[in-house]
Amino acid sequence: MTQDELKKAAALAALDYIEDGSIVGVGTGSTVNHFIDGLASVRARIRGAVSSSEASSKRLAALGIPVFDLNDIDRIPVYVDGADEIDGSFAMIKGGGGALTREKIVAAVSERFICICDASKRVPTLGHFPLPVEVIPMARSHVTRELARLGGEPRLRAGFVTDNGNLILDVHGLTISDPVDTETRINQIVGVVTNGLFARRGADLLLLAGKAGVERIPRP
Ligand SMILES: O=C[C@H](O)[C@H](O)[C@H](O)COP(=O)(O)O
Repeated sequence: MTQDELKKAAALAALDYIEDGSIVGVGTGSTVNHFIDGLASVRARIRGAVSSSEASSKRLAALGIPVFDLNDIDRIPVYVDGADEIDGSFAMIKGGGGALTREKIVAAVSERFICICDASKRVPTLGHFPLPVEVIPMARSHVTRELARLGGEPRLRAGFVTDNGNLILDVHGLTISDPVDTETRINQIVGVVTNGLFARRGADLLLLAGKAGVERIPRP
């Protein structure tokens, strides 16, 4: 199976966890795109979706799935999203597509975070994938210096602007021995909107697609 077929298998497995009549939290990325396509097949069963990016909103709307403003919604039973890396405690690096801030907001409101991944995303320690950090443009140089002081090598994602009008610094070479601590420290840098570590609010269930099928692994 190709990596994309594995992504699709994980994504379609997530349909089993959708509550009838509910609003579904929808993440962003190539794995989630398969989930959105699958969601279209059960759209009569759901009220609609809350989305974490303009790209996902557009795809949902094109398939006739109503997209709600998060401010008008008080309950999201399930949030489905991919990850760039996920470790044994279900802490993740996300934001490879730059949607980390909205993803973190929708995840914070949701009762259950279901992570959909192909097996290559499972890692013993986070940090091989560069950590995305969303930054207010006027703070770019300041935040770059502060991230370097933490031991990383921040690189501006050239030509990229987030849905919120901000920049992304991708931090290479960071040692992440304590993901909750690193997430907290980076978020304390003035000018940082948020960072792509999802450790304080990690995944609750991992749907991991490999050659042998989709493993359904609850958070340890
Ligand atoms: O900003 C993007 C998201 O965090 C994605 O969920 C993450 O980058 C994984 O994307 P993909 O499913 O394309 O590998």
